[in-house]
Amino acid sequence: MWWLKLRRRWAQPRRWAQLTRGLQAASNIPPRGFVRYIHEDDRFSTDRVPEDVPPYIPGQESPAYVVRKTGYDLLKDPWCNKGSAFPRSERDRLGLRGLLPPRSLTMELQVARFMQDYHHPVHFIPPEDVELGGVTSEMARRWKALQALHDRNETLFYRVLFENFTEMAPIIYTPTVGWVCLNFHKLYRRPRGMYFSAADRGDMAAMVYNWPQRDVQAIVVTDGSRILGLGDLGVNGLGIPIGKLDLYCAAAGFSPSKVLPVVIDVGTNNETLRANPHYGGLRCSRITGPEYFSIVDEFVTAVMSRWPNAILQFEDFSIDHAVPLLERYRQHHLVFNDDIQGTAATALAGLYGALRVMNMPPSALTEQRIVCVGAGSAGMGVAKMIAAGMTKQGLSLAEATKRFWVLDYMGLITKKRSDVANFVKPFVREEKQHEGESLLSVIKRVKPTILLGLAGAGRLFNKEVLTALSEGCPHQRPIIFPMSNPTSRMECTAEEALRVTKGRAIFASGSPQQPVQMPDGGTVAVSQANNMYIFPGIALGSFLGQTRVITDDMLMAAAEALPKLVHPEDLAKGLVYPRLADIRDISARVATAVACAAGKEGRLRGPLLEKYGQGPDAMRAYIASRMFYPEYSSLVHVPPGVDE
Ligand SMILES: NC(=O)C1=CN([C@@H]2O[C@H](COP(=O)(O)OP(=O)(O)OC[C@H]3O[C@@H](n4cnc5c(N)ncnc54)[C@H](O)[C@@H]3O)[C@@H](O)[C@H]2O)C=CC1
Ligand SMILES: CC(=O)C(=O)O
Ligand SMILES: [Mg+2]
Repeated sequence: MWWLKLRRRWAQPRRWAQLTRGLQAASNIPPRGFVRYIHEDDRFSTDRVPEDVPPYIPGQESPAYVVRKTGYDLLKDPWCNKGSAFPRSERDRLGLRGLLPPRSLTMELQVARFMQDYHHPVHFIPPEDVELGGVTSEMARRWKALQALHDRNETLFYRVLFENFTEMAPIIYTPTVGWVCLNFHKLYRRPRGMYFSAADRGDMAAMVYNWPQRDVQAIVVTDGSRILGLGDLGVNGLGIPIGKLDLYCAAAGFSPSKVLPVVIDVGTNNETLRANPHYGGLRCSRITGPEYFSIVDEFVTAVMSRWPNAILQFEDFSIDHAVPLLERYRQHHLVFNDDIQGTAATALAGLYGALRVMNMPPSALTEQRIVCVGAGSAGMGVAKMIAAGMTKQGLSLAEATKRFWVLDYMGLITKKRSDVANFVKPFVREEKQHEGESLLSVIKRVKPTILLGLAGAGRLFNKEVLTALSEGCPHQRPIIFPMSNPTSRMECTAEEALRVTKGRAIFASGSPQQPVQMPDGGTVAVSQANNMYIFPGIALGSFLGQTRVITDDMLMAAAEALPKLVHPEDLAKGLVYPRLADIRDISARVATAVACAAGKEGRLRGPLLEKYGQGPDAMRAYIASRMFYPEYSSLVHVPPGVDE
């Protein structure tokens, strides 16, 4: 029926948005609240100013103009752009909703922000902060230089990043990205990504059409509530999805035009930030409970309805929401939580790598005693995955969980506690008399072989702790993974771990560390235990395979694939992860493992399903062929030889 087709066609919010904007532009009727409209071309040519436009007098209300550009095009036009000062009425009518931080700033504030940076550059970090933050003025300056390149020429930015990945990962990602998020309100220059706020309820399905790309393949979303180990940073947390998606493009070959960083703004409990006049998010405390979930539901429905095939990565959500959100969507949508699942696969891969360093088989995992400091989303995700690894090696789940001692900010978690979260329960210790025991005491009593740090609370692995660990572990090299980020939140540095254990430690940290000079004159290289080894490959394999969901077996396949990629000569040096310079090959191989596991479960669709029948090599070749490589493409048709 023709009318049914028509109704379906216009039932989409995008069509309505187009229709209303089209009618408005065509009729040239000033919407209410606007002073007057003239054509944008007339703004600076006095001879073309219509007679009814009064001369401009400073301080008086200036005339309004009709602009033909909308959305991103408008924001990129220096004549018309007002950045974060666009008022709500203009954001509504010009397709800008979601493209700017939710709060409109005044021009006076914009001037003040510029002048502040002009006189005291944001990237100047006082030397006393350097040691704590692990980010130097030079790293911040480099970040700014890379962002400026990203804004001018995306293809060149990614080519530079590809060719210098090892050097630049600490600049676009941890630890520098932590400093970026802390200072996002001062650094904000150009829009990147989308903002969905509590004030947008009811409009999100239409707002997604303000994003200029029809085809989005990957979305990374945060609500800014737990940014690295830096806590609640509100909309400033958008720096993390931006950094993660830079890795999607550089490491996994997603096309930069097909990724979307997002922050959901439900307020912030960070009062200092809220009080800052330059802060761009809602100035209210965080919404929680059913209202919070309904906002996230609306966002997920909106993005999934416009981009039904996209993969959605949840990033840096605080523990109260991270687990419930994952459980809410993972059965029906192509989603994963990087902090819970990506980190877990990374840690297990690192432990398999450490066993390889000691010439031990994977089954030796079952003999390890593991102390995990931090019982949050990352810590418990890691513990659950290692326990799953132990069950694959023959232990029962009950036996596996007995090999863990988990501590949170109150110390060892035992059955004495009544208010333990469900995801911690399997790891609660029976020995009630040791409730709340300190880390040092647990280490002396338990004599662990593996010490994991996922508390985000700084230097918890002090000299006494490291000495006790080393002394209690004489028959095997102690494995020490302080995985918290950024550098200021790490549990110990590589130098501290290696010096105290006299070079015996097998060490890997969440943020990068320089090689350590040992007293004997030797240099020890150190690994980085960061989920960047895993999440790009998980996303790539599941997106290309259109697996609809991401299962535990797919994550396990990623964890098992990674340690096989460590070069034998690097194992000899005690390195447990592969070389970052090989990140594209690593991501392609992790993606292949993920897709193979999905194939075994009958979840593959599309061309990868066809390749599945031909084996892993054919699958990897297909995956590699689909990875973006930054090269200039022709923008006009030019006959061969003309430009030579
Ligand atoms: N290396 C990597 O790839 C990743 C690292 N992380 C890092 O892990 C850290 C924790 O992240 P989440 O688990 O998501 O945070 P979370 O907030 O969910 O959990 C933190 C846990 O640490 C505990 N804790 C806090 N202070 C403590 C103290 N003084 N002693 C012992 N325990 C303490 C808390 O009680 C809580 O159980 C962050 O720093 C984050 O950057 C997270 C994901 C990936
Ligand atoms: C690496 C990461 O995802 C984190 O620290 O939260
Ligand atoms: Mg994270």
